[in-house]
Amino acid sequence: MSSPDLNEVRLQISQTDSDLLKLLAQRRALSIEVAKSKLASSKPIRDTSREQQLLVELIEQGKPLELDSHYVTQVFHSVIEDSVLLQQAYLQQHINPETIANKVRVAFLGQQGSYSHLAAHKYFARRAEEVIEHGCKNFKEIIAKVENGLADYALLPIENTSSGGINEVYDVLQHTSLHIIGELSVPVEHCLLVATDTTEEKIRTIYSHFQPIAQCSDYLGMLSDVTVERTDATSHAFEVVANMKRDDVAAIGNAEGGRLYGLTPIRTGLANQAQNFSRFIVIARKPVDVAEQIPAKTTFIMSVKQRPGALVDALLILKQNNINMCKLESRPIPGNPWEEMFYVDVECNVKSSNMQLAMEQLQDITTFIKVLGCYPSDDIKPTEPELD
Ligand SMILES: O=C(O)C(=O)C[C@]1(C(=O)O)C=C[C@@H](O)C=C1
Repeated sequence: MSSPDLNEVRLQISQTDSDLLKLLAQRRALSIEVAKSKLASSKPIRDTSREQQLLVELIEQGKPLELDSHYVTQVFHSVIEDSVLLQQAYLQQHINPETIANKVRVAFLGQQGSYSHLAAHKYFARRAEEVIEHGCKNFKEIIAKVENGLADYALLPIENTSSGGINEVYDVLQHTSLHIIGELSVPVEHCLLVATDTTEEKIRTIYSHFQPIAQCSDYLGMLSDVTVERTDATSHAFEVVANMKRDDVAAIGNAEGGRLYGLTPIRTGLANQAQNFSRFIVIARKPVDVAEQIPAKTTFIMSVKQRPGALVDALLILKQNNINMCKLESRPIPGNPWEEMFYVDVECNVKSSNMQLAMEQLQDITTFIKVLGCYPSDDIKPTEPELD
């Protein structure tokens, strides 16, 4: 039997892949039609029973095609997640028409290839035609760019599943007049990247930003005779390693970003946690309204009186108003030793009646309270198909 011609098969694969792309684009266009219908009917974007029904049907249809149910589920989870986020973005632009733009100027940490750069592109891919990049050296510069009108939006990493909350960002949020208008979580896959044909054993200096260094502390702790050098951003580490072209230096960062600098990964999965995610917030000069059909989050900061139970009383107000708190962080208040500013994320639209009432009640028992923003939740939990 003659074996298939590799080039011929590859041509067919490429053709099939481009057919898949066309079908995906067709499905996305249908998602927008669904969003238009839901805008008119005020139905919620998410319909988990429809998702459930779709997944069960697709798994059934996949069986005679020898497509494994886990594979089908995985592919369609990502298709449906994209559909939900696309519809949310459509609705958001509809109720905030001033945010519709062909071009947006976005400030972020680092340059091309940094995690923030990749996150900025991911976030704005659904909202604008073109992103005009404003790479910055630090968080203060990022905030100043938007405050002074030199950029429309900024992206800031706020927390990571391995290293926790990013204190510097919490601190700049205390003093800014900007508002949180969005969030997104991105998987952060740290790799060891090199510029030459070298091996891990030869590496003596590793460059990276403070955050990846913290998130890969277990791996770095196992290395002996290796110096770790901090850079302003991972993109800066890529630049340094690419320029040095030495076989004893490496950068830690994202493989896709490193490729932009001609670097190749020689080891992957360096983070302490196998599931390493970073959550970013998107900030702008004006707050946005969140459509009722979209699950919203509100972030506010507050300080409470220095008396026993003051924080508990504040949290009880949330409970009494049936508001679910999904995050609580505290940071020192500069100039007020031992006083704390609390950062609270709740799963609630700031315009809802229970949230309005809770804010009124909180005003009475806090020494300071300010809403940093209300925005669509990016937490699209996948629906698991219930199979017999
Ligand atoms: O059918 C709908 O209501 C849609 O919004 C479309 C869709 C999908 O992409 O299939 C997306 C979100 C819903 O949770 C269910 C299904």
